[in-house]
Amino acid sequence: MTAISSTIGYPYIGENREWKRALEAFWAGKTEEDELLKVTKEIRLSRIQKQKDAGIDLIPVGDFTLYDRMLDTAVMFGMIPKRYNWNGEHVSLSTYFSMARGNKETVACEMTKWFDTNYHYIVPEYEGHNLQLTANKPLQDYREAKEELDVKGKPVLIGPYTFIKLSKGYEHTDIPAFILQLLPLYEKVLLELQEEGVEWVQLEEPVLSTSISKEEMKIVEQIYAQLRKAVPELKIFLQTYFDSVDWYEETVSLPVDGIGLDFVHGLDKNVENLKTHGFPSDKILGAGVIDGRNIWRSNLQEKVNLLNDINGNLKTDAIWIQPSCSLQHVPVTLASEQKLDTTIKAALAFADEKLVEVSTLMKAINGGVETITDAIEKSVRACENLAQLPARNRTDVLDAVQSIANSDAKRTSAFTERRLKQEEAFNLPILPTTTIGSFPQTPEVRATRTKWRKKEITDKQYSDFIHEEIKQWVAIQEEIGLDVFVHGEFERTDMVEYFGEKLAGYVFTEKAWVVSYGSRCVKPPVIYGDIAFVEPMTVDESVYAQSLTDKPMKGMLTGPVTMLNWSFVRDDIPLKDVTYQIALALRKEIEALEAAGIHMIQVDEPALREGLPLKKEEWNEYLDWAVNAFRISTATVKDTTQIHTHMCYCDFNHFIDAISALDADVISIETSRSHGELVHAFNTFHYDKGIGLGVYDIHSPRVPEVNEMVEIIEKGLEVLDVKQFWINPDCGLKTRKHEETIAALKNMFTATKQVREQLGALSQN
Ligand SMILES: Nc1nc2c(c(=O)[nH]1)N[C@@H](CNc1ccc(C(=O)N[C@@H](CCC(=O)N[C@@H](CCC(=O)N[C@@H](CCC(=O)O)C(=O)O)C(=O)O)C(=O)O)cc1)CN2
Ligand code: MET
Ligand SMILES: [Zn+2]
Repeated sequence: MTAISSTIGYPYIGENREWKRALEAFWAGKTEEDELLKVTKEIRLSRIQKQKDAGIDLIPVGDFTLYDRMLDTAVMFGMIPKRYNWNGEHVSLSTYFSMARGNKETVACEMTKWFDTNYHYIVPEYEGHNLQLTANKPLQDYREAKEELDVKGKPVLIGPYTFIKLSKGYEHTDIPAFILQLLPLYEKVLLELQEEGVEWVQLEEPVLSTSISKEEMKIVEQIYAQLRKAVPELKIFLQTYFDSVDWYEETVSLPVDGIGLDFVHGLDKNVENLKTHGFPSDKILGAGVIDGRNIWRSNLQEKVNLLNDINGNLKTDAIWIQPSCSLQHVPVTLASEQKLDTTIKAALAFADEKLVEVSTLMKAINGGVETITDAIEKSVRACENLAQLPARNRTDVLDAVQSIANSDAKRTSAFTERRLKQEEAFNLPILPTTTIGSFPQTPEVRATRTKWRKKEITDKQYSDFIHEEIKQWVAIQEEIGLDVFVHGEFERTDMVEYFGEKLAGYVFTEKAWVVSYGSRCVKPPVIYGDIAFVEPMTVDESVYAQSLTDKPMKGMLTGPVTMLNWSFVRDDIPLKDVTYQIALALRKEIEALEAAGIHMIQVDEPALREGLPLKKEEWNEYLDWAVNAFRISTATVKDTTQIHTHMCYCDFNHFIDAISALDADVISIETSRSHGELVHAFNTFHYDKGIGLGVYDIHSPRVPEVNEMVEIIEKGLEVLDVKQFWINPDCGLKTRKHEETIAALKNMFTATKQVREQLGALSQN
C-alpha cells in the first residue's frame, strides 16, 4: 500500500489575520485595489508553500477567496442578481463586494450557515439567468501556483449538486432548467483544466453527507455521468465531509476516480459501509482521518490502527491520507500560543500541526509504522496527560449533572399565566421596540481593552471606560425612544469567548482565530475540563445600566447550546453532558441577575439550529437535550421575570416547534435578509409567545429606509398577532459604526410609530 498526503482546504486568513486587515482597509477606502490584490496574493502563495514544506503531496488551489467560496462560484458562473446592474463582462471587485455586503442602493445577498459549522456562506440566487463563465478561478490559481512556486496543485471546486442545493430562486421543479444551464459551465471549467494538464480536480459534495432522497441521488448520478463524458482524461476526486454518506453504494459507484470520506464525523457508519459493501478497485479512497473541525491532537496509535482497518478493506494499493474536511475551520498555528498551559498545549493541533500529523501517518504507511514510533509515543502521552487533569475529572460537576431532575427544566407557571403577570409588570406599548444586545465595538473600545490586557491601564480605568460607554448608549436609547434597553456588551470580546474566560473548565487562546463570515473572525474558547460557575459574570454591567434608566434593562447571556457549538469542545464525554454542565453554570448567573433586580433576561441561542445533526434521524435526540439545556438554565426564575431568547442565521421553517418548546417568553429572530420568507412558517405553526421579527439586516453598512421596515412589519402582522409582536433589528449591532447604528435605529423607531398610528386609526374606525 502506498499513501499520498493531501489536504482539502487550508485557512486563508493568515497567521495574524493579515487577510482580514487587508480587506477591511480596502473597504474603508484606506488602500487601493492593487494593494489588496498584492497582499492577498502573498497570503495565497505562502499557504501553498507552507503545505509543501510540511510534506503534503496534493495541495489544493482555488480554496482561497476574497470573501466566500460559494460567492466565488456564483460569480464565476455569472449568477449575479439583476439588482447589482452587472454589465455582463468582467466582474469588478465592486460588484463582487456589493453582493457580499450590499451597497448604498442595494441589499446584500442572503447569508447562511455552512452545514453545521459557524461559517456562513453567501447564498447564490438563480433568477432564470443566462449563465456564463466569467473566469476560470481554479485554473487561474493553478497556473499561479505552478508559475510562482512550481507546485502542481489540485484545483478545488464546490461540486455542482452542492452548489445547486444551496442556491435559491428556483422551485424544486425547476432543478432541471437550472442544471441544464449550469452543467455546461462546470464542463467548460473542467475541460480547461484538463487541457492545462491538471491531473486531479476536487469536487466537494458535502450535501452527500446530509439526508438526501433517492431521487436526489439519481440527479447526482446523472450529473456525474455527464461530467465524466465531458472530461474523460481528467481525474475527478469527489470529496464528502462532515458526516458519513447516506447513499454509500451509489456514491462509491459514481463515475469518478476517487472518493473522499470523513472518518472522524462519519467514522462508524463509513467504516461499517466500507466493510459491508467494499470499495471499488478502480478508485482511490481519500481517508479523512485527522479531525478538520476540532483542535485536539490525534492519538497517532489510534489513527494507525484505523488506517490499517481501512486498508484491510481496500483492493487498491493506494490511499490518500487527509484531514476530514477543509482546515479552514481550525486556527492556523499553535506556534502563536505562548500562554497556554503546557499540558493543554501539548494536546492540541491546529492546521499546521495537522499537516504534520497527515504527513507522519503517510510515512507510517509508506515506510512502516516503526518509522514513526517516536511520534506515536509523544502523541499518546500528550493525550493521556490531558485525560488525567483534575479539571477534567470533577466529581462535584458530575454529581450535579447526574442529579438534574425533569422538574428542573420547567417554569413554575405556563406561558399563558406568566404572560398576564408580565403584561401587568412591564406595561409596554404595542409593538415594543428593542435591540438584540450589542452596540458598536468601535476601534476605541477594542483598543482600550487591548491596553487593559497589556496592563497599560488599570482594572478600574477599564471598568470606568466600559461604564461610560454604557451610559452613553443608555442616553442614546432614551433619545431614540426604544422601549426595552440593553447595556451594549462593550465589555465582551465575543459573546462566547467572554463567558469562556469566566467559567471553570474553559481555556482561551491568544491568536487562534477562525473565519466566521466575510472578514469577521472568532476565537472560539476551548472546553478542556468540566464546566462550573465561579462568580457572577454579567451582574455588574447590567445592574449599572439598569440604575441609569426606568426602562427595563435586559440582562444578556449566551445560552448553553451556543456556548457549546461556538467553542472547541473536549471529545471524551458526550456533548449533552458538556451542555448540561454549562446550563447549570448559567442557571446560577440567571439567578444572580434576578436577585440583583434584573427582570428581563435574554439568553441567546443563535447556534441552536446549527448544532442540528446533518442526518434527520438524529434530530430528535439532539433537540431533546438542546432544548432541555436551555430550559434548565432558565426555569428557576419568577413568573414575572421575562425570559427572552434570540436566534439568527437559520432556516426556521422546520424548527418552530423546537423554538416554542424553549418556553421563552419572547424570541427575537433574524428575518430581513431572506426577505420575509420566514413568515410563511407561521402560517402552519401557531406560535403563541412574544416574537420579534428582525426588521433590518445588520451585516450591511447600509442604513435601511423607514418604508422598507414598515413593509416588513406589515408582512409580519399578516401572520402574527399584534399583541405578540416585537420590533428589533436582525441581530446585535457590534459590527456597525456608531452613526449608522443610530440612524438605523431612529428609522426603525419611526417605522414602528407609523405602524402603531395606522393600527390606532384602524381600531378607531
Ligand atoms: N462566536 C461567535 N460566533 C458567531 C457570532 C458571534 O457573535 N460570536 N455571530 C454570528 C456572526 N459571526 C460573527 C463573528 C465575528 C464577529 C466579529 O465582530 N468579530 C471580530 C472580532 C471580535 C473580537 O474578539 N475582538 C477583540 C479584538 C481582537 C483584536 O482584533 N485585537 C487586535 C488589537 C486591538 C486593537 O488594538 O485595536 C489585535 O489582536 O491585533 C476584542 O474585542 O477585544 C472581528 O472579526 O473583527 C461578528 C459576527 C455567528 N457566529
Ligand atoms: N446578544 C448578542 C449580540 O447582540 C447576540 C448575537 S447573536 C449572533 O451581539
Ligand atoms: Zn444574532
